[in-house]
Amino acid sequence: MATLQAIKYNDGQLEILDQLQLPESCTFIPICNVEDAWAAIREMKVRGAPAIAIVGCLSLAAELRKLAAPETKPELCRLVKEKLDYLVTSRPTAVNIQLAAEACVKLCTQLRDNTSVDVVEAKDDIIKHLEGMLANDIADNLAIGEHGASDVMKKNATKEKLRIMTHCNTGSLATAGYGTALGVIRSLHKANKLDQVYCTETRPYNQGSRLTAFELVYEKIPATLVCDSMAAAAMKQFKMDAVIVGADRVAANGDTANKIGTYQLAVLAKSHDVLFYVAAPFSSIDFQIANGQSIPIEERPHSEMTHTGSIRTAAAGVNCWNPGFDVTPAELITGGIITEKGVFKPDQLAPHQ
Ligand SMILES: CSC[C@@H](O)[C@@H](O)C(=O)COP(=O)(O)O
Repeated sequence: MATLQAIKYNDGQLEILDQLQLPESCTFIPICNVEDAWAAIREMKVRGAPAIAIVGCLSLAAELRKLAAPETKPELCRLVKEKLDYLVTSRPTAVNIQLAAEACVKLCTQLRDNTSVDVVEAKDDIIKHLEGMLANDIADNLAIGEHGASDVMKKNATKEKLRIMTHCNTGSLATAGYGTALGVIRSLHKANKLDQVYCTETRPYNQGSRLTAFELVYEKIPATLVCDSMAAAAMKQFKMDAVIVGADRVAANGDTANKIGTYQLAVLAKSHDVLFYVAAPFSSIDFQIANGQSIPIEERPHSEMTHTGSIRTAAAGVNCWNPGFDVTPAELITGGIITEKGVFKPDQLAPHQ
């Protein structure tokens, strides 16, 4: 499975593909510590909920490898927690980094309380745990791809080939590899069931035209780019079989925060009788939040709307509103939520956590 690779990690050396430079150039930059990771995440050199968590955690692993073990286990725990708390502040909406930090702090506490483990062994175990995220994410995405593709095929059993619409970027560049929603599309393509994927430009930051389109061309997956404002016309004209998107945070009831513009696609899918799916690992599901109203929505700089690169394209002086994400109500997720454990109706997630 050779897909694009956005995160390279070898023996404590972490490098990420600088996504701000795509599609013009493929440049890898080193991430040496959590400060580098925080800045790269905030500036969106790496983006996408799973990739944000993985780069954050690997930056801590890289830093811990270089560090002599503190004198005591409580000191080690304090240090790790402090660095994770800092990483979580990089971007507020994607929950994966928060859940990964909570799991790591839990492990630290267990190791601290285990009298048969000394501080050097505890440090090694924490590093091993953090480094394991890369392989785990790829395995989860392969499973999401398989579950999703077979569900979409089953629900469109009479169709020879399928037309799928997707939004933002959910592929290898947004994960450790293979992708979530784009992983499902990749699996449909492998099964020779994909007619065409329609990817939206994803204004204002253009993750669709810059990243998804780049990945689809790279992978030779048949694809057509549409502007966000063409979504309704495209659904009608091309008779879409499903819309499949990713998630930054799924609430316990299935309400899903994803890239701004996702909600309008769900509304359009409903009125065109098109199945609407969310594809996300369980590490994107926040069972502590009852519904989408409590999901924090990041506001991004206005320059992302008013400028294309360094060129101003909006009238100077105009007021702007630039939320990075919106929330799709669970009832609009008609196809289901595709996870590594299977495809579930939004209200059926909890028993599987
Ligand atoms: C598999 S990534 C899923 C989501 O994180 C993705 O759709 C998205 O909204 C990315 O937003 P971004 O602001 O580019 O980090």
